[in-house]
Amino acid sequence: MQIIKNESINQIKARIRQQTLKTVDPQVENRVADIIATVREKGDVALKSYAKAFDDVSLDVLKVSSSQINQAMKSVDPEVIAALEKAAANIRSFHQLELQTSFEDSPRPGVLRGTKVTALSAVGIYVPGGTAAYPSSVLMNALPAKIAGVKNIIMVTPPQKDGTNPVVLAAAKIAGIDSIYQVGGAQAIAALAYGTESIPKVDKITGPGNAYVATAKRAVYGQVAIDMIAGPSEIGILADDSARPQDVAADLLSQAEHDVNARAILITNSEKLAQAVSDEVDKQLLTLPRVDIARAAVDSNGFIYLVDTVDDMIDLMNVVAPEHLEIQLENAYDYLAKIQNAGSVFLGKYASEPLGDYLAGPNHILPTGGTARFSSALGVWDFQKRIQYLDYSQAALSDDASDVAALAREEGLEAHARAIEVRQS
Ligand SMILES: NC(=O)c1ccc[n+]([C@@H]2O[C@H](COP(=O)([O-])OP(=O)(O)OC[C@H]3O[C@@H](n4cnc5c(N)ncnc54)[C@H](O)[C@@H]3O)[C@@H](O)[C@H]2O)c1
Ligand SMILES: N[C@H](CO)Cc1c[nH]c[nH+]1
Ligand SMILES: [Zn+2]
Repeated sequence: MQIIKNESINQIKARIRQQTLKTVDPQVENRVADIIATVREKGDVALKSYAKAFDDVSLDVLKVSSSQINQAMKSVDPEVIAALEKAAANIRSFHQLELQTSFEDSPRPGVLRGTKVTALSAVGIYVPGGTAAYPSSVLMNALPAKIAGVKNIIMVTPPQKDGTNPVVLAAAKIAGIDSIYQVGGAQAIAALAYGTESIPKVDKITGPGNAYVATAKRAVYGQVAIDMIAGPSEIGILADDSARPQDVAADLLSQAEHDVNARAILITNSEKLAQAVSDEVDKQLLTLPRVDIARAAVDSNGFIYLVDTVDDMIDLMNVVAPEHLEIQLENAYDYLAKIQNAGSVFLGKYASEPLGDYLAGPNHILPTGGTARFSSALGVWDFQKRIQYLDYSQAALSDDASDVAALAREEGLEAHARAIEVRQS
C-alpha cells in the first residue's frame, strides 16, 4: 500500500477527492448505456446473448425452477444452513426496529392530517455473482423487503456454468423468495427497470454489484427507484499505536479481495503502525486464494495516510466517506459522535468488518464511492413509501378559506382560489 506522508491536510483532501472521482468511469458508462438500450430493444434474446458473452453460460430459460430451489436446500451442508438461519434471525431482529408506521393528528376540530405507510408493490433485488457467489446478499436484500411487506420480490443473479449456486438458492428459500432469474450485470438492471418477456418490470431495484451494476442502477434511476450506489467494496480504518498491525491488515484485505476496484484506506497518526500495516498487507496477501484481485485493489486503491492528530484523521475520513469505517482507537465509541460520513461503523478492535458482512444484523448493502455523504445502509425504509392525507369539515374549510385564496392569488393562481371559494356558496 502506498504510504502518503508529509502532506498538508488540504493536499490529502484534494487527493482523496480525486480518487473518489475515479470511481465513475466514462468507458463503463458508455458500455452500460449500450447494454441498457439493447435489452430494451431485444428483451430476453439480449439477456441470453449477454449471458453467453459475459458469463460464458448458454441459457434456455432464465427462471430458476422451484424444484431447483428445493433440491439446493437439501444439498447444502447443514452447518452452512444453520449459519444462514442464525444470520437471518439477527438481520430480522435488527431490521424489525426500522419499520416505519402510519401516523395522524388533528391540530383542531374538523381537521385530520395523516401519513399512511405502505410497502412497495414490486422490487427487484440484485445478488452479485460474478467472481464470487453472495448468499449473504440474498438475506441482506430480501429480509428488509419482507419485513416491509413487499408482496412481489424478484431476485436476479448472474448465471453460473453449473447452475445457480446452491447456497444462494438456500438463502433465497430461507428468506422466502421464489422468483429467481439467472441474469447479472447491467443487463439484469435493465431487465428489472424496463421488463422483458420473462422478467417483470419493478418499482425499485436494490442491491450491490460491481461497477457495471452500480453504473446501470444510476442510469435507470427515474424509470425506477434505486436504493443507492452500492458498488465495489470499501474499507476505511482509523487506527493509532494501540492497534495490532495484523488485525488492521487483515481487515483492509477483507474488502480488497472483493474486487479489483475495491478501496482500502488506513488513516493513522503512527508512522510505526503505517509501515507495519504496509508490510503485513504484503505478507498476508500472498496467502489469499484471491491474491490477484486483492493485489490489484491494494495497488490501485490502497492508501495509508499519515497525519499528526486524531482530529485530522477523523476530518479526512469524513471526506473519504467510506462504505465501512473501522475505528481501532482506544475508547472507539467516544469518536462515533464525530463521524459524519460512513455507510456503517465498526467500533473497537473486536468489531471486525466481516461480522457485519455476514452475521451481526446491520445491513451489508451500503453506499460506496463517497455517496455515504448522502446515502444510508439498505433498510426496511427502502421498501416502504408514505402517502399523506387530509380531511376537512365544512367549518374548518371556512376558517382557512380566505388565507388559502389570498396565497393563491399572490401566486397568480386564480383557479386555486376559486376551488376553495366555490365551497363557501
Ligand atoms: N457496496 C455494497 O454494499 C456491496 C456488497 C456486496 C458486494 N459488493 C460488491 O459487489 C461486487 C460483486 O462483483 P462481481 O463482479 O463478483 O459480481 P456482479 O454480479 O456484481 O457482476 C458480475 C456481472 O458483471 C458483468 N460484467 C463483468 N465484466 C463485464 C464487462 N467487461 N462488460 C460488461 N459487463 C460485465 C457480467 O454481466 C457479470 O455477470 C464487488 O464489487 C463487491 O465489492 C458491494
Ligand atoms: N463487504 C461486502 C459489502 O461491501 C459484503 C459482503 C458479502 N460477502 C462478504 N462481504
Ligand atoms: Zn465483504
